[in-house]
Amino acid sequence: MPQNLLALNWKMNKTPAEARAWAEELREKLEPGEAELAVMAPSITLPSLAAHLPPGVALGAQDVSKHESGAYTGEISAAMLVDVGAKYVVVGHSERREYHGETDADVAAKAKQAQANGLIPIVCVGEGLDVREKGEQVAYTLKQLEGSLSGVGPDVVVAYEPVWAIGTGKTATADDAEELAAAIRDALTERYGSDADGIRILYGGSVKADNIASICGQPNVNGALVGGASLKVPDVVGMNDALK
Ligand SMILES: O=C[C@H](O)COP(=O)(O)O
Repeated sequence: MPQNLLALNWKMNKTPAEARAWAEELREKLEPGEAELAVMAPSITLPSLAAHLPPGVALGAQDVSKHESGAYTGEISAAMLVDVGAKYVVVGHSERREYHGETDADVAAKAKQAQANGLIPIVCVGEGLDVREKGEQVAYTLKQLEGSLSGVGPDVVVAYEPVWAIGTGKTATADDAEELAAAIRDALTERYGSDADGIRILYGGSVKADNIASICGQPNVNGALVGGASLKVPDVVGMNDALK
């Protein structure tokens, strides 16, 4: 069973100074847990975090360019992220898909670019409310996964995030999370063979200290991608402790 990954996605929150203060507070309050902890922070905060995070807490970004380098104004390359110490990068978050028109092909290109530079992509998939209400969540999510992993190797994390549960306070039940995680595991096994056993499948959507243990206790769920509850250190400490 892979080690749980507690991936904290700050989204567009915290200046570099605020990021440093958060890292220093985490250093004071975090006690060793059993999950791997990683912070997916705005790229501009990464150098400050790299200098101040507690030892063992990994660094990640929230997006990466699908291009290697060159005339792509505003883009940040995988090599740049590696240079400031990132280990992970989120690709295909539903907010990127919805507000920036990212397609499965874009997501796969970003994941490949990440892997080519030694970053581990956290590939996000998940259905909207309309799909869930029709009971088509498994077929929809697996199709999205297939496109998003096209040409991508097994050194990857998959995050299942039902869009209707993101930032809404509506958490999928542990059974809902497991239904999709098990289907994703089967699809990964079909794609990668036994390498799929070590791939972490995260659940994301209104995760907090009081529900993380039951969700991550499911057989195919190996951690969480957390938005709102990642912003305050006591909430992070609570989630980390709940996974002990
Ligand atoms: O990346 C994180 C997810 O979008 C979940 O966000 P949330 O924990 O605020 O619902």
